[in-house]
Amino acid sequence: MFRSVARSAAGKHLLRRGYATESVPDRKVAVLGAAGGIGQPLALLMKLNPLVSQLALYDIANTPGVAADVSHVNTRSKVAGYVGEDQLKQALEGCDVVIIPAGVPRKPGMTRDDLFNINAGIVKGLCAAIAKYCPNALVNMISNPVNSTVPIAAEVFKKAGTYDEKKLFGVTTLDVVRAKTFYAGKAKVNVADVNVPVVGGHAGITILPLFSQATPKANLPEEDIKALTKRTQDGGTEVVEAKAGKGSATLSMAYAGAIFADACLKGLNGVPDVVECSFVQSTVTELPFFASKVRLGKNGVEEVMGLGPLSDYEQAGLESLKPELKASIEKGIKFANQN
Ligand SMILES: NC(=O)c1ccc[n+]([C@@H]2O[C@H](COP(=O)([O-])OP(=O)(O)OC[C@H]3O[C@@H](n4cnc5c(N)ncnc54)[C@H](O)[C@@H]3O)[C@@H](O)[C@H]2O)c1
Ligand SMILES: O=C(O)C[C@H](O)C(=O)O
Repeated sequence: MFRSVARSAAGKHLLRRGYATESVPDRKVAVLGAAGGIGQPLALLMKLNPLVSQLALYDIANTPGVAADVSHVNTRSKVAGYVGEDQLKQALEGCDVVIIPAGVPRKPGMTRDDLFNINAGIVKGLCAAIAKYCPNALVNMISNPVNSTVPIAAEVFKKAGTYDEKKLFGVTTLDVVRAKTFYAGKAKVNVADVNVPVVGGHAGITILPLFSQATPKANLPEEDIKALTKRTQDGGTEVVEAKAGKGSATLSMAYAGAIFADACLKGLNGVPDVVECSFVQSTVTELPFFASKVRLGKNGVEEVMGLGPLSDYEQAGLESLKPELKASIEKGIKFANQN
């Protein structure tokens, strides 16, 4: 629903930020897992986004406090906290974007797949509610293992008759954030100018940064490219080990999640040329889901973009990641259809 905000205080704020011309649509965003390590900073960052008019913060505990806290930030959106399954309906109704960081994080020595037995059930339950209460929302899946939780979500939506492949996104933006940071440090270029696509999935060797396509060009030696690739693939583990049992990436993930949600909102609002990497249903490879650049628009995915030219090293990485990614996708599909 459009309403002119240009003349209101909010509109003046938006105009100053270059977001609004005449009017911006009302947009409701929900964060499911909003009281968590990612959820709380993500809630704050979404509160700061002037494209958001309503912010629903949902969790199974502690959300009233988080919502009260975030609601005092002097920006456009109206914040409401919801706690427990019987409030999911209110949290989800009318949502344009639903961000899901609900679920447990890794501890040292664990793989993301080790989270499957707990998080698969959480994701399945939340997606059933999304299908019921906001079937047309864009879903931003953060919960691990993303390589399996996105296929689970797809199967849940298919069973409900609401699946739209253009509206389901695995959030792999943190891999892109890491690739940019690591590349800029090695290449000694301004990190704000760096672009690096990261394709495949979101676990270990399924994470494939395409440094041959990085800009600004730096002509790094092969050993640097290999080291940057491995560091990007191990970025999550680097944080898990540094946190020594206190969890995994939360602050950088909240930042990455807010970037991707903002891209979804801009796409919905018709902003042109919004392109981000995301794990989506895809025909880029023979696998049913794959992360690559996608162009976002008024109905979610407008175009799933190809991989572009790959170096021999990247081509080899692509082939070596496929068996693991295929197995993770199939594990999610099997779970969704067995339980
Ligand atoms: N995609 C990525 O790049 C990426 C990056 C970092 C973390 N993660 C994943 O994000 C997830 C959350 O990580 P975290 O550090 O915020 O964990 P956390 O334990 O700090 O927070 C998780 C939150 O989920 C809530 N929750 C549990 N069950 C729920 C349910 N049924 N409905 C709603 N909320 C529920 C918990 O109450 C908690 O507040 C983990 O699975 C982690 O692996 C993904
Ligand atoms: O590594 C993790 O378990 C969390 C997340 O997937 C990350 O990449 O930081």
